[in-house]
Amino acid sequence: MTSPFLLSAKDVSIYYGDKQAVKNVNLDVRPGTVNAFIGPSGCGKTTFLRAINRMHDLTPGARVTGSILLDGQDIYSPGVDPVAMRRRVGMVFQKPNPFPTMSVFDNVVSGLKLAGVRNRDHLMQVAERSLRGAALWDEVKDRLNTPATGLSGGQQQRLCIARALAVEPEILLMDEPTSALDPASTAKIEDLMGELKKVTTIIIVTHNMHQAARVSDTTSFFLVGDLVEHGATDQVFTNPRDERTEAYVSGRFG
Ligand SMILES: Nc1ncnc2c1ncn2[C@@H]1O[C@H](COP(=O)(O)OP(=O)(O)OP(=O)(O)O)[C@@H](O)[C@H]1O
Repeated sequence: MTSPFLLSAKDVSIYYGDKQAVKNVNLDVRPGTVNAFIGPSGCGKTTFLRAINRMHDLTPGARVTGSILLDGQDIYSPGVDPVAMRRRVGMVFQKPNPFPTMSVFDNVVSGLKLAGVRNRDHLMQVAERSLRGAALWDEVKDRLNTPATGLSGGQQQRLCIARALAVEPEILLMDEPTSALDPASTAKIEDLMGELKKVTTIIIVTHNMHQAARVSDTTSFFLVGDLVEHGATDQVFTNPRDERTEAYVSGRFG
C-alpha cells in the first residue's frame, strides 16, 4: 500500500558541531494540509524546517542523521540532486527577500528562467497564476515591470510566496513568514493559507500560537530539540496529551 503521507521524518537528529539541536524526531505530514511548528525560542523548529530542503548542506559543521522521505524517497540518499529536490520543496523566510535588482515579473518567474524556460506567453501565464495564488495579482498587475523593491513589506512577502509557487512545489516551508509584517499584511497571508493548501502542502514555523490555531490542521510542539507532541491542531490546543504542551499553549512559559 502506498503511504498516505507526503513527508515522513524518521529518527531525525540534527547537530551543529557537538551540539544536538534536534533529537530523534519522527513526524508524518499529509498532502494538502497546513502544519504548524510551535515552541519557545531556540527549541529547534527552524533547524528542523531547514532540514526538509537540505539547507544544512550549506551550514559548516551541521549534520543531519535519520531520514526524510518525500513521496517515499529519502531526500538525503546519495542519488538525490539537492538542487532538483529544492524545486519540490519551496521556502519562504522570515523577512521578505525579493531579488532587489529584478522587476516584480522577473522575480516571480526567476525559478523557471533558471530552468531554461524562455517562452514569454508561458512565463506570463505562470506569473499571473502564481500572483493570483499569492493574492497579489490585483495589486501588481499594472506594475509587473517595476522593481520589486517598490512594493510594501507585505506585498514583498506575497511576491516571495508567488515566486515559490511558480515552480509548483509539493511542499512550501514558511519560517515565521509574518513576523516582520503589520497586522493587516499578516491577516492577508493567514487568509491565503487555506487557498494555498489546495495546491501545495504547508509547514509553517510560528511564534504566534493564535496564528497556529487559526491556520493549521496539525500542530507540532517542540521543546529543547524534542518533538513533544504532534496532533490535530484542535486537540493540541484544547486537549493536549503532554503537560508541557498544556503549559506552553496556556501561556505558562514561552
Ligand atoms: N548555525 C548554527 N550554528 C550553531 N548553533 C545553531 C545554529 N543555528 C541554530 N543553532 C542553535 O540550535 C538551537 C535551535 O535553534 P533554532 O533556530 O532551530 O530554534 P527555533 O526553535 O527555530 O528558535 P526561534 O524560535 O528563536 O527561531 C539553538 O540552541 C540555536 O542556538
